[in-house]
Amino acid sequence: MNFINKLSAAWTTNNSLLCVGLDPDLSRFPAQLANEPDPIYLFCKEIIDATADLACSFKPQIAYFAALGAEGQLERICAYARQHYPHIPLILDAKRGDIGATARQYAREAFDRYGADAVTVNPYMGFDSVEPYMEWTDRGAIVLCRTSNPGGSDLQFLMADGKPLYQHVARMVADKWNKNGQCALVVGATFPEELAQVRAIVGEMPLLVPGVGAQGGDVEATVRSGRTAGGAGMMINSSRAILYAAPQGSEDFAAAARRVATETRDAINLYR
Ligand SMILES: O=c1ccn([C@@H]2O[C@H](COP(=O)(O)O)[C@@H](O)[C@H]2O)c(=O)[nH]1
Repeated sequence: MNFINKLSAAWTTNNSLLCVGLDPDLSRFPAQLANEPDPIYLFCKEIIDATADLACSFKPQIAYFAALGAEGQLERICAYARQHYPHIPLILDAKRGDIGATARQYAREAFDRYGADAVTVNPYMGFDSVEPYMEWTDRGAIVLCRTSNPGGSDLQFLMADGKPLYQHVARMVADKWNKNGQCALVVGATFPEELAQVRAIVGEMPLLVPGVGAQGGDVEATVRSGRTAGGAGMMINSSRAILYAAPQGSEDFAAAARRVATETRDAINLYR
């Protein structure tokens, strides 16, 4: 099953548009993991087990693993998710962007090494920097469009031919790059008006929408702006608000994560 079909099935099976982000930060880990040899793996495994029936996707952020030389634990957590929850799409958040030859290696890293269903990519270097990901015909390329951070406006809001740059990205991906229906876009929940603009441009294309939870994006505005006619079309990501829902040092981190993931999933569903 390809990425888009898998995502559609997960929306339905779990009745969820929630993407659970895996951003493991050792300084916020519960005390009982302190002496474990592979704390990152164990932490993420517990979170995955606690939220798998509530999520339409999991999104490990590679920086949190690579910064600690913990790519081996990322490999294992991806293998665990694929083995135990093969119906939940796995998105590697790596925001890659480079010339084609190098992009081909990044694609191997995402899809072969980690077995991801989709990877986030940067459009700044143009189509030939994204095309190598499309050679993996059953996988997805999720292109940065209107990111959730305030500084995203520095470039993404620059006007070109009367329209902000992010709208050109949305139009270009929808009309030209998405030849085999493998593309999705990143649009921040912190900018609901722009989210609505992107939805109007791209039709049914899936959107990865970070920015609810720790970044303060409004769930109602996000869902109303980004949903498709069928009440789906989005992976609304929350990472820190779910991962660190428990008070620091608490042993109940997985239960607390499940509680917040449930609340977030249900809040999203109110407005679909
Ligand atoms: O525009 C973007 C693109 C990616 N992200 C990533 O999503 C999560 C958000 O984490 P929270 O803890 O829910 O804020 C994180 O991995 C970012 O790298 C984003 O925030 N905005």
